[in-house]
Order: sequence, then C-alpha cells, then structure tokens
Amino acid sequence: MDKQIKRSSYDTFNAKSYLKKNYPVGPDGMPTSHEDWLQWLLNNLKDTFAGGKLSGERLLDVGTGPAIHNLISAARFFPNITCAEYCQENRKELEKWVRGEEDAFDWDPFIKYVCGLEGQSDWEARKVALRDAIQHVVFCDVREENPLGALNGGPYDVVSSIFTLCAVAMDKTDFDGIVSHVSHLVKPGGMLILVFDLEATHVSDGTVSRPHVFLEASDIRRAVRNSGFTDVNDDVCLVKSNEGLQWDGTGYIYLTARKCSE
Ligand SMILES: C[S@@+](CC[C@H](N)C(=O)[O-])C[C@H]1O[C@@H](n2cnc3c(N)ncnc32)[C@H](O)[C@@H]1O
Repeated sequence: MDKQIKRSSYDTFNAKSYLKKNYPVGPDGMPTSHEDWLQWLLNNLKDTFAGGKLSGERLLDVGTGPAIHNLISAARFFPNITCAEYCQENRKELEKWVRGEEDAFDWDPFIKYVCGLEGQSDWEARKVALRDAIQHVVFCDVREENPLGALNGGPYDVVSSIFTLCAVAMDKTDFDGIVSHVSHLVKPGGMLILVFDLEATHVSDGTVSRPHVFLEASDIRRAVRNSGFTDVNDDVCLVKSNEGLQWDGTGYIYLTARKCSE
C-alpha cells in the first residue's frame, strides 16, 4: 500500500529508478510507453522545431530531470542548451551522459527513434551534436521568483519544461506563480514549450504516493496567457485507461506560446 508523503520528496529523488520506470525500451529496441504518450511527446517536439522555425541559439530546459530525450529535436537547431534541474542526483546523471560515462543511461534508442521521425539517418552524429549542445547543467528552483538565481544570464530564445511545473505546484494559485517565475526566463518574442499532466490528483512511484495539483487544460492556458504570452497552441493526448499506471490523470497537454513583445 502506498503511503502519502510530502511534495518535498524531490529532495530524495532516485534518478536510476525514475529512468528505468519511465523510459523503458521494448524487445525491438524501440522506446515503449503506455498508450504511446512518449511517441506523442517526441512527435510534438519534432514538429515544433521542424525546419528551424524557432529563431535563436539559446534554449533553457527547466526541470530536465535525469533525461535528455526532450532535447533531441531542439539540439538540431539550438547549439547552446542549458539544463536546469533542482535535484543534484539528476544533474549528476545528466552530466554522466554528456561526458559519455559508461554507467550513464542509454539514450541511443530514443535518439534513433527521433531521427526516424525526422527522416534523418545519422543518429550517431546527432548524439555527438546533442552532447556538444548541452553546454550547462545548473541548479534551478521554480518556486523562486528568479529560478536560476545568480546563474541567470538573461532571458532565453526558447524555454521548455516537460512534466515539471505541474509536479512541483501545490495548488492552482501556486501553479500560476510558478508559471510566472518561468515566464521571466523567456525573451520577448521567444517561445515557451510546456507539457503537463491533466486532471491528476496523485502520482506514485509504487512505494510512495504524492498529491498532484488538479489542472484542467483551461487552467493551464489561462496561467500562460496571464504570464504575458500570446499565440497559445496546444495538443491534448487523452489516455483511455489508467490500468497499470500509478497515476490517475486523464491525459497530457503539450502547449507552445510566444512571449509578448515589451
Ligand atoms: C516528473 S519529473 C520530469 C523530468 C523530465 N523533464 C522528464 O520529462 O522526464 C519533475 C522534475 O522536476 C524537478 N523538480 C522538483 N522540484 C523542483 C523545483 N522546485 N524546481 C525545479 N525543478 C524541480 C524534479 O527534480 C524532477 O526532475
């Protein structure tokens, strides 16, 4: 039986077990996921970056966790990527992969998969390019008004945050504040890419259960607009069944928005 714990469990996040649970690979060597949510996400990222239609060089990913798959399409066009993450263990796991250490998580199947989506064949070159593009792995805390603290080197052309802001927020008011903190990191005219769980009340790792802020798509669109964004577009992926999942959400939302010019 799960026991309820406080949200501060991120202080003791287990990177290896998170990766094993969330990013499995099937017998065919391809990434697998419940009702193809991962394929849905990677396809949306591919479409957002396709053809270099987002301008700029600097991209910040907020709450990267120990995982680089969300950056594969971005790195083709953004040569200067900063991964900002709260947990030291996750930052270490990211750095291991960037340095090509032996016990780093194997992201090759995910790079191959994204290259397949993009019609690119040289996945090994893309791996090298992604490693080169990840120039900084830094601490951040989205609960702070300035999430990067002293490391803030000015706003970014693109800021992405995948499954993080909803995982940190305590309630809708807190969520609005967190979206606002992250919005300050985007340049005027720059792009925000956000992914959230929809309508979840709890999430579990099989041992402990954490409460999750209940967010409808309308709450998310409103928070983003109120933080100074326009051109808000989204794609919702509804799950048909939660069976076998340690999570009670109804689906996921992938949202892009452009920061209004000052
Ligand atoms: C559900 S994970 C998502 C990780 C990754 N983006 C992915 O798609 O697998 C949520 C992440 O938020 C990070 N996090 C927790 N508290 C945070 C905070 N206050 N500020 C920034 N990130 C935080 C956690 O360490 C964790 O890596």
